[in-house]
Formats: sequence, C-alpha cells, structure tokens
Amino acid sequence: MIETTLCFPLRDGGDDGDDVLLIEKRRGLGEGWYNGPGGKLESGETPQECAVRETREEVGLEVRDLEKAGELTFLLDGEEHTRCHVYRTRSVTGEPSASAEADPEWVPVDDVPYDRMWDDDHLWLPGVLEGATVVGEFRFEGGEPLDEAEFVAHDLEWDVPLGNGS
Ligand SMILES: CNc1ncnc2c1ncn2[C@@H]1O[C@H](COP(=O)(O)OP(=O)(O)OP(=O)(O)O)[C@@H](O)[C@H]1O
Repeated sequence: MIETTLCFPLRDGGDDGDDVLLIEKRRGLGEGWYNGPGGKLESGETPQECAVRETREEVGLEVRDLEKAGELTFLLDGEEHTRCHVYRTRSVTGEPSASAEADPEWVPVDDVPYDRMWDDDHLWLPGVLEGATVVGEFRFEGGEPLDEAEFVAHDLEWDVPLGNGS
C-alpha cells in the first residue's frame, strides 16, 4: 500500500471567488492530468510534512497551517493500492514555478478542469475546495498501472472529523 498526499493551496481570487493552485503532472502516475501538488511519503515523515515538502519541491511554494480535508483510499482489483491524505491551506508564500514533475497554475475554483483529472476527483474535490471534509473509498479494476485502470465504484462520507493529520 502506497501512502501519498495532495495539497490544495487556495487564494482569494477577487470577484471571481477563490483560486486553487493546480499542477499539470509532467511525469509518473497521472502524467498529463491536473491534480494538486503531492506525492509519496518518505520514511520518518508525517503526511503533513510530506505535503509541505512535495509542494515546495514540485512548485516552489511554501505552505503552512495545513488543514486536513480528506482521507481517500484507492483500491485496485479489490486490494488497497494507495492511501491519500488531502490538505488545503490559505497560508501560501512565494510564486509558483515549474519543475521536472509539475507545471503549476492558479485556477478559479469554478473552472477546475475535472475532465482532465483522475475520474474520481469531481466527486470529492469540489467539496474539499468549499471547506468540507471527506472520507472516501474508490474502486478501480483492470490491473496496473492505476492510471489506466477503470474506475468502477465509490463510497463517500462527508463532514467527518479528521484531526489535523500528523
Ligand atoms: C486513483 N485516483 C486518484 N485521484 C487523485 N489523485 C491520485 C489518485 N491516485 C493517485 N493520486 C495522486 O497522484 C500522485 C501520484 O504522484 P507520485 O506519488 O509523485 O507518483 P509518481 O509515480 O510520479 O512518483 P515518484 O515521483 O516516482 O515518487 C499522488 O499525489 C497521489 O496522491
């Protein structure tokens, strides 16, 4: 089971509502799709530390005061494949810059390109960007790699207390 994180930095976008910092992933799992910055936990690291590090490494932003927004489990052919800790934050400093892994872009929350993201994202990300908390389970079938498997079922529970995600 792979343990991963996603971080969704938010800023006030003026009259058009909030913006969220998304990346277009340039390599690896989910290449070519939009997502938040994030990745796999390193040994000895808490999920929150991982989300901060991955955001710094992938897009050059410093994020603080992360709020735990979701706990997602992705199953592939009935086996737990990936657990993903989801965070959001409004404490963001710096200007986003591209890396080998990611092309960053501030996007209005109302214009998130769900048709260019993982098939499950449109089910949970809108709520997360509005401030809700979610626990979800998502079933994929068809073997590795996960990003070529078929999304077949899901189960979501909203407004679950999540603590703050050590
Ligand atoms: C199945 N539905 C899904 N929906 C939304 N997001 C998903 C996801 N499944 C994986 N993710 C995220 O995708 C990133 C993989 O990235 P990451 O771990 O960096 O993979 P990659 O193979 O590039 O690894 P290395 O760069 O070699 O470490 C990581 O944030 C992970 O949480």
